[in-house]
Amino acid sequence: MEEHDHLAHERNKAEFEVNDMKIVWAGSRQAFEVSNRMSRLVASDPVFEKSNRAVMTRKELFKNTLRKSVHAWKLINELPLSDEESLMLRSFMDQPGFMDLHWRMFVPAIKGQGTEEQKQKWLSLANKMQIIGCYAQTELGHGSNVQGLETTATFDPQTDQFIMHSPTQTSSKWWPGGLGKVSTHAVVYARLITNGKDHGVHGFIVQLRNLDDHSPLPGITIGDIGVKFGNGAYNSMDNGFLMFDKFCIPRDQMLMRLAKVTREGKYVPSDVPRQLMYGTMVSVRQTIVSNASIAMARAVCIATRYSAVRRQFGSQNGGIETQVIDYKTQQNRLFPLLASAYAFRFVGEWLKWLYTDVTQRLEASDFATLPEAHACTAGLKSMTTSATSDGIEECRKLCGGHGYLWCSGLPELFAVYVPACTYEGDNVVLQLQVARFLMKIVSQLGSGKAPAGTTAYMGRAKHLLQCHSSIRKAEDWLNPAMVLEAFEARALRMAVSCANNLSKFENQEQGFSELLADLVEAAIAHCQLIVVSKFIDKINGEIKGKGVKNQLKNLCYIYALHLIHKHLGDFLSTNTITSEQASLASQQLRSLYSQLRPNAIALVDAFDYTDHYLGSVLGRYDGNVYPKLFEEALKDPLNDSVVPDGYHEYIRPLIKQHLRSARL
Ligand SMILES: Cc1cc2nc3c(=O)[nH]c(=O)nc-3n(C[C@H](O)[C@H](O)[C@H](O)COP(=O)(O)OP(=O)(O)OC[C@H]3O[C@@H](n4cnc5c(N)ncnc54)[C@H](O)[C@@H]3O)c2cc1C
Repeated sequence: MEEHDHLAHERNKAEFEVNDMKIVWAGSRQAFEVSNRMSRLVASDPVFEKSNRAVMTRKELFKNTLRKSVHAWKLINELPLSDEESLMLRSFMDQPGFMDLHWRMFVPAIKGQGTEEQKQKWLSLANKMQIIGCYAQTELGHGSNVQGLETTATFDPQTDQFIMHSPTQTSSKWWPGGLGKVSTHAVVYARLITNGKDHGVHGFIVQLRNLDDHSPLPGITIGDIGVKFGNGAYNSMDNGFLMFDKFCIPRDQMLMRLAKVTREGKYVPSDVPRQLMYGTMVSVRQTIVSNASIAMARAVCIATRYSAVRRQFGSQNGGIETQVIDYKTQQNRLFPLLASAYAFRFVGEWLKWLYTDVTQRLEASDFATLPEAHACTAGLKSMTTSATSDGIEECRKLCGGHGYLWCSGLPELFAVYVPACTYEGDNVVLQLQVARFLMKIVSQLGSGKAPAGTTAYMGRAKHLLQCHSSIRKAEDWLNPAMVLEAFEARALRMAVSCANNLSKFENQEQGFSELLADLVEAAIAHCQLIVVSKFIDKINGEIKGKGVKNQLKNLCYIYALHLIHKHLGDFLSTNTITSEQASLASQQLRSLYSQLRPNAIALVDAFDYTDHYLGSVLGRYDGNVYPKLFEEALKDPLNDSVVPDGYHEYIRPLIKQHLRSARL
């Protein structure tokens, strides 16, 4: 039967070349080709089928994840695939599992904190997956406060070993992915104690399980922490607990790049600065920002396609009803999220560049830009993951009742995505780090030390604290310099206001505690400025492809003007703009929505997601939603029989109870 594209009329409306936009989205033609090839490879392989996840038990889900992961590993080796291709393959597999932690945390921790000998020994095993590793930092009692960790690693000079111990219940490791049932090894963070002295938290490579029969080694208690949020979803991952009972490891299993312990038990910090750790964090958080754009794009793709298929009201004389995407309320909720997906994509691209730059500087022992790079990646991780979690939930609501169905793909996407607000640093805790950094920069203004990188705008404090926006008409909001200045002035004024309020306290720490909420808002304003400015840089650069630049400009202004609309209180209370200028921004925003409307479907097609990856009946490429919703419903095990299990036991006696009481 011929496949019918129910969205063809929408695709025909596009005013730009979608294939060119696909390349801009992917970052380069080569990146597009790899991503396109890997997504199709996964989609065409029956082992990677995922539509059955909702009805699996936890044990089935877990075993199925093992099967998929090992199959992926086999493909990677047999085809063989490059590192870039392998990464893509695992990402399109779309199933959280032990491999994520092995490759994203265990291997980088050894690379970043291990000595050359340690890297040689452990990475050669890890790279071949002869050992499987996880990252065991968080404990039952402490996550954010790493300095509060309680696990101890006490050096015993007699045996030349560290004794790993969990002195309290709250010192049990709790949460590490892959730990519960799979990992053979872990990088464990514990307080290092030598000669009775506590040297703070350090990393250790610890074998957890016997490599022959997978049983936990004596002295180790280990297991899974239980079912997590959502059906299926992140429950494919074996987040685990771990306790040590005086478990011994050789001295050379402490990660010794930053500090070492000698045979005699002497603690020797190395020449390598501790800030090097920041380099690894910048790398991990940069990946999280890229993943935010991917998840946001996925939700938006589903909601946009379905909004074009769905019709409600508006029928005149029996004519066709209105597509819900044509309601301004739908556009006002949906299009800023579409713009955010692109905004996060480009800021993620820039972060990749930043990471390369930081790495090169570190190699040349230049640590000057590290604090700024660290603060900006922490802030962007926080801002983009919070916005994406909220965005996915908004997309679910944008799909009405059907969005709540598991087969819409949105409940599972939300459940898998939302812990990104917590792992790799709680989002509020991270914004407080940014705020601390901003307060330091503000305190140095006028000292001759020019702020650099993403805080360079603060160097123009004199102008930004006094300037008045010169917006006179709605079209002025399409002027990048005017938009940027509004964001810079708002961010700076909020930071300076916090600093002024802080200075009223005799005790700075007490002041900081009092002002936490304002400080977080100032940090968010700074991060939004970074995203807006990187989007503006993007549209100011060379962009190839028919009509592509124009679409990106519209998206950029939608992103910026919607933020102004949403945070109007900030802009008005800091006197950055007037209420008339705010109203001109809303006017311009409405006009931009109308310009975006005919291009909406093509703009989400540019993400190049396969139906397999989207995993959504509502977001199907062909828009053939209704028959497929029925097909999905009929697959549910409850529909295996017309009369359900339990009828004779419960339903029949219930509805026949009057017969019994009549007989009494
Ligand atoms: C799905 C998932 C996977 C994970 N994987 C791993 C893993 O592989 N390895 C690992 O080691 N860990 C892992 N974790 C743990 C994770 O890193 C921690 O949960 C995270 O760092 C947050 O710490 P916490 O749980 O202690 O939160 P808490 O710090 O207890 O947060 C509770 C609340 O307190 C607030 N708060 C805390 N401190 C402050 C402060 N100073 N000022 C203001 N507010 C504050 C927070 O904002 C939050 O609202 C995982 C967690 C999840 C959910």
